[in-house]
Amino acid sequence: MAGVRVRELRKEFPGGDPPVVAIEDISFTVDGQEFVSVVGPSGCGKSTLLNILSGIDTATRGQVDITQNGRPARLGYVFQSARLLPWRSVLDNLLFVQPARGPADRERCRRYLDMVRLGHTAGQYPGQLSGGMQQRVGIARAFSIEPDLLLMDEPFSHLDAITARSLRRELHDLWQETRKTVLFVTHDVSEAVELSTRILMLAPGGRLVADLPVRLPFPRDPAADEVALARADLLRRFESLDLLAG
Ligand SMILES: Nc1ncnc2c1ncn2[C@@H]1O[C@H](COP(=O)(O)OP(=O)(O)OP(=O)(O)O)[C@@H](O)[C@H]1O
Repeated sequence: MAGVRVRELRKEFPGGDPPVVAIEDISFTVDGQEFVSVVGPSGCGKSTLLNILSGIDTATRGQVDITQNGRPARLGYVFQSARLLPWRSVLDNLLFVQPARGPADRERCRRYLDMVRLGHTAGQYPGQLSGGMQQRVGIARAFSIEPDLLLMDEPFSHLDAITARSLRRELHDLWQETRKTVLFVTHDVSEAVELSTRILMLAPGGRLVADLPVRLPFPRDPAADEVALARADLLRRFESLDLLAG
């Protein structure tokens, strides 16, 4: 379980006059086995926030600490597309990201492929798999390094609704089983309500405008009344942000 501490984080992109403020002085803390979704309208800084947390980008100012029992945490990352190496087999794509590649690593990679129901594709190449299957390989790859914190940036946004739904269930099961800390960026309010223990809402200009616990039992049926109510409440807030965006 990782601890994430973000203090007065700010990100400006220079070049414009004035510069674009992508993240405006936001602070939050995530502890333990939380599944935290970051939602907000397009351009409100969700990906920028994740890029700073993952170290892909640097902040203009502020502080980020991601630790695991006092040491730097190990991070896993899932992108909008799987970004697999096409010349390596499915199993080799997982093995490739392991610090060591011994028999125990091979065994663990196979186990995570099985968990996303793709054990039978171990020897195939990414080009032989559908987009949804490739994304499942990407998710298995991220879990296979057994990260303390998993950063996910709209991992299902390029998939059809049916595939996305079944992958959400798989992700939820994996999270319940492994109890990793997850930070999950999405613009899909239903997805956030279905998966999260907590929702951070960003507004245009990169402001953190709400930090909402979701206290509904799992599994959450999207059609259940209480889930629909939570979704409607979030959607109302979300729409008011869209209006602010003009
Ligand atoms: N490299 C960059 N240079 C200049 N501006 C940038 C850069 N990257 C992002 N921005 C700007 O920062 C703001 C936040 O962008 P970001 O991609 O983080 O938003 P987002 O919430 O992830 O959007 P979406 O949901 O559409 O993916 C936007 O105004 C964007 O134009």
